[in-house]
Amino acid sequence: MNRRGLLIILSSPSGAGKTTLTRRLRDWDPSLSFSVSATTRAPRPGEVDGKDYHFLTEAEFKSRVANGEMLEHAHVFGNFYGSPKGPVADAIEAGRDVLFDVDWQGAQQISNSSLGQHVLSVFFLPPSIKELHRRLVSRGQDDAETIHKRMLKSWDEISHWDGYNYVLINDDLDATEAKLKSIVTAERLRRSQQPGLTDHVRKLQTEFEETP
Ligand SMILES: Nc1nc2c(ncn2[C@@H]2O[C@H](COP(=O)(O)OP(=O)(O)O)[C@@H](O)[C@H]2O)c(=O)[nH]1
Ligand SMILES: Nc1ncnc2c1ncn2[C@@H]1O[C@H](COP(=O)(O)OP(=O)(O)O)[C@@H](O)[C@H]1O
Repeated sequence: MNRRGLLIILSSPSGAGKTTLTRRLRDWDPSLSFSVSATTRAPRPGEVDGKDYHFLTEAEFKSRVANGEMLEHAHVFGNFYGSPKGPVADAIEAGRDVLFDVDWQGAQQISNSSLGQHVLSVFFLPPSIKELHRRLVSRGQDDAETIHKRMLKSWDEISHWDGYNYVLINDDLDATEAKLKSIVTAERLRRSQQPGLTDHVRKLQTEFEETP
């Protein structure tokens, strides 16, 4: 049976570790399809167009939205971000699980869409606001003003934590990675077993009723 793909959504405030954990999950399971987002944000040092993001102008982004090419989209930190529909549909059709790194607005839109039943959403919390700031600075990818803006918006993202299926405090990275892998493994098992269980219970009921 063509197991329909899980839509694994990872969110966190900027700097809490979702990109790192997304990368580790993909290393663990190369069969995972990663939804490469479109964005109007400028590339960071080392980011590759088409791999990390599809870097678009605002006009290009808005025309893709107008053409119905986005599964979801949001305005985050003064830029547009969105998940192109095509690759997601292809991956689901192929029965592959799809990994998303999106904000709470994206998670909400996908969960409320017709694909909602396939969503597994995980939110990462930083151990402290101080540590969140330290990580943003140590990452060395954003200038001081950008870091300040992201810290100001961190509560807006954190405040949506309880809309997720699972919430992990990303303190020790290896421990968080292990928990995330356990969650994905258990959810895959639960959803693959589900369809067969109803038939099995019905068989048991028939056998029970036929037992003298
Ligand atoms: N809704 C939505 N949010 C996205 C998408 N791609 C990235 N984001 C979010 O946009 C925010 C900024 O992402 P980014 O600029 O890469 O910064 P980072 O959070 O520091 O990695 C993060 O909260 C991402 O989860 C997307 O396709 N859709
Ligand atoms: N548990 C952790 N402990 C210490 N540093 C971490 C941890 N998780 C991620 N980091 C580091 O924090 C910085 C931000 O992580 P990143 O994955 O870019 O966050 P996000 O994608 O949520 O913005 C990176 O330098 C990353 O290596």
